Amino acid sequence: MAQKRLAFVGGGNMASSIIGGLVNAGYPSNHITVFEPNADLARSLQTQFGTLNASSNDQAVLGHPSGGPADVVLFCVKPQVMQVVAKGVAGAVQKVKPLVVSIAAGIRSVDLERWLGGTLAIVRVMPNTPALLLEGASGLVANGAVTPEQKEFSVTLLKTVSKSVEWVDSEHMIDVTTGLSGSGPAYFFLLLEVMEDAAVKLGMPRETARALAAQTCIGAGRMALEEGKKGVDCAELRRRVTSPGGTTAAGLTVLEDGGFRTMVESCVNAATHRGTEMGELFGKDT
Ligand SMILES: O=C(O)[C@@H]1CCC=N1
Repeated sequence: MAQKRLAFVGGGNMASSIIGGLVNAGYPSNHITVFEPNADLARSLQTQFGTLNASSNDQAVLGHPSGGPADVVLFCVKPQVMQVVAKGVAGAVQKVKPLVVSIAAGIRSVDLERWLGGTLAIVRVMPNTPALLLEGASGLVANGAVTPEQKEFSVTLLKTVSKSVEWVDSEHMIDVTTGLSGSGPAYFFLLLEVMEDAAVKLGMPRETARALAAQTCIGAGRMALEEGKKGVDCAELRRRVTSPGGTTAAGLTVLEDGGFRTMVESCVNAATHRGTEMGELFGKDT
């Protein structure tokens, strides 16, 4: 991977997953500078990964004393604070003109670009928390200023923590990605929680239930991916498990009759819609 200098604005969960993924993939930690206001978090990143701690966002972008100016600035802050943070570091960013990568849900590239003080190459990314285990799924979209080389670098960077990295063709599709895979782990956790509880009520020890249910989720996901490459869709995979008059059919009838499809569709719609709404809400200049 090209060894660009990376500045992380924010060193929370997602930033530390990405940093961990990069360093484990052999990325030089002295090319990674982080500004994280929480001193404990910042120290723990430095101890764990050997990254450089900056004393401000400006310093992360302009260059840590033992580094140089950033080629890529990754905004890993909550959407609520993006405006204040971006405006605060705009001067430094305009001096350096790096590739800007943002993982904030909802925040539009045009708003970020305006807060950062003018035209910039911006890639919006929606990763998800399984990136912590290098099992993430990430969607990304680039604005018109992003070069093919910067696009390639963005994919390489995300691949260190994501098994699926998918370009989407509009910012609306990043909101859809948020509703699907950004928030998606929580949907599966809820499903697993309920499946596990049901088995426990039927007398199974919790650890056994957890192990069986979670591996079923992983196995089904892998089958969906691998069979999908051969053109087999999820409906067909479901039919292959479902013997006529058998146990699966009995279970699925309850889900179908209970409105499972409508409910899950409404869930993805609501999360997507909230992403768009957050973009409108937090995108207004204050
Ligand atoms: O819930 C949220 O707003 C964020 C975005 C995707 C996952 N978590």
